[in-house]
Amino acid sequence: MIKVAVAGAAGRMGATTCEAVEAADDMELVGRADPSLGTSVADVLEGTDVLVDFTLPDQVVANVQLAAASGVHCVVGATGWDEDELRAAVADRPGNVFFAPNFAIGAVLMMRFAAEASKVMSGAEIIEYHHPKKVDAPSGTAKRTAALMEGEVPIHSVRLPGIVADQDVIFGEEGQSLIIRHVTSDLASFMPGVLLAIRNVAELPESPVIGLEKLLWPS
Ligand SMILES: NC(=O)C1=CN([C@@H]2O[C@H](COP(=O)(O)OP(=O)(O)OC[C@H]3O[C@@H](n4cnc5c(N)ncnc54)[C@H](OP(=O)(O)O)[C@@H]3O)[C@@H](O)[C@H]2O)C=CC1
Ligand SMILES: O=C(O)C1=N[C@H](C(=O)O)C[C@H](O)C1
Repeated sequence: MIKVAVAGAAGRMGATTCEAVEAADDMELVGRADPSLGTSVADVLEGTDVLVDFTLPDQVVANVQLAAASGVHCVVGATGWDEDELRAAVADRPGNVFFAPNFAIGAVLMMRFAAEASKVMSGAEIIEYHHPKKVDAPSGTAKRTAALMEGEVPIHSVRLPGIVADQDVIFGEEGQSLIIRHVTSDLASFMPGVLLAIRNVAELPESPVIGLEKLLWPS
């Protein structure tokens, strides 16, 4: 059994992750860290194999640094933090770190198709749409998509009620457009990817590893 603790356990993604871990036959939920539960990450590390972090941008690096230094592997889903800062914080630590800006298979495919299209189409822009409670902009998914594509790709962020998490990658050529759209309607879409990461984080070839595609299609 993989012993899993969740940071941000009372939040939208953290609570959904707790349910998914409890329903998995090969996992045991051993800790929930969240200010509203009166528990911190430090409180849940003992006896934990994997910490899943769905907290907030300004909390991630400290949480992961503490866990990885204690030999606890980390699956990070929270976005909006500085990658160089995180790399420095977890270098040579006994715990591995895996981060995916988006755990939904459709989003991973959207990024892959956009990267491919950017090799042959000249202009592209990204529009990402999220719920108004999202604190970071642009989204982690949009930043990752742009990083995987060729050329400079402007990103536009929309925050409106009624939206979960959508993204359009729009390519323009003379007389034609190509729109690659991913639509999220339920947080359940992220859970197969989160569970895959929990099952694989202890065996990563290096740390940190970024992107669910590295687990789906290892090279
Ligand atoms: N990678 C992916 O596939 C996805 C990533 N995300 C990302 O996940 C993150 C969380 O999103 P969401 O669930 O909507 O946000 P929420 O605001 O609903 O949840 C965040 C939770 O973390 C808690 N928290 C804050 N600081 C700490 C800490 N130091 N230790 C433990 N818990 C803490 C918050 O408590 P309090 O409110 O009291 O501060 C809150 O309960 C965001 O960065 C979002 O972008 C979201 C969806 C998918
Ligand atoms: O905050 C969210 O909701 C989401 N955050 C991630 C991101 O920043 O890309 C993943 C998904 O878009 C949902």
